[in-house]
Amino acid sequence: MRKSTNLTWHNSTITKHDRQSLNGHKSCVLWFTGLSGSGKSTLANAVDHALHHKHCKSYVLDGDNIRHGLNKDLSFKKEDRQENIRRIGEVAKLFVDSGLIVTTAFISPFREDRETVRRMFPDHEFIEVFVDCPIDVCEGRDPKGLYKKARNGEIPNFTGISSPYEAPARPEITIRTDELSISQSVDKIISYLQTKKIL
Ligand SMILES: Nc1ncnc2c1ncn2[C@@H]1O[C@H](COP(=O)(O)OS(=O)(=O)O)[C@@H](OP(=O)(O)O)[C@H]1O
Ligand SMILES: Nc1ncnc2c1ncn2[C@@H]1O[C@H](COP(=O)(O)OP(=O)(O)O)[C@@H](O)[C@H]1O
Repeated sequence: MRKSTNLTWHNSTITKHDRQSLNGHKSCVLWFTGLSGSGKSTLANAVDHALHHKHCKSYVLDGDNIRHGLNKDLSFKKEDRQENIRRIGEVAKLFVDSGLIVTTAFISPFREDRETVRRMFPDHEFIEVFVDCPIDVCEGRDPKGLYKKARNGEIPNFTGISSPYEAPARPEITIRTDELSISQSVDKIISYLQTKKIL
């Protein structure tokens, strides 16, 4: 819902295409989604690292970091997660417009919210990456001790325990992080970008 009126859109004289030409690659968002501990941040950063080494312009948007600043006013109730994802979608869109390959690491548990973000982008610029990992493996990893706290009732609305996670129906890429190593996963994602002629 837009609350402001009397607004006029100004087009930039330098287009997204101009910026992509300068960079020597196309821009897009790799939208990683999955349970806490599934490996979103690890893979988003590893892909960013691999792209940087290929002299590509890239940037990571990570859930924990964004919730320290831009989205510090949001909780984990459903409406706030929806607003969290909407804002990240808008930020990602700006970054893609600036010519970057953006990797985002948000649980983004609701299918409808991810589809809303997908609709913000032209075809092929939104690449959904399902970081698929059984919850018992995520819980076994528990890198931040959050599952333990959630099981003890110390964290309400914890995804996978007391709040739902809706797996993607048709993600562009699925990564089973309990089966592939981090480097195999990065290779799979970079190959996808090459096949789609983004790189
Ligand atoms: N209740 C609850 N449920 C899930 N996660 C929680 C919760 N409270 C705090 N955290 C921490 O916040 C990180 C998830 O933030 P996101 O912005 O990615 O969540 S969401 O997309 O809005 O659902 C998540 O990061 P990851 O573990 O990297 O996924 C947690 O560190
Ligand atoms: N194949 C793998 N892919 C990604 N992470 C893995 C893998 N195997 C083990 N891990 C570990 O699992 C943890 C995932 O944590 P993190 O990336 O923070 O997940 P998320 O961002 O989804 O919460 C890290 O400690 C990482 O080293």
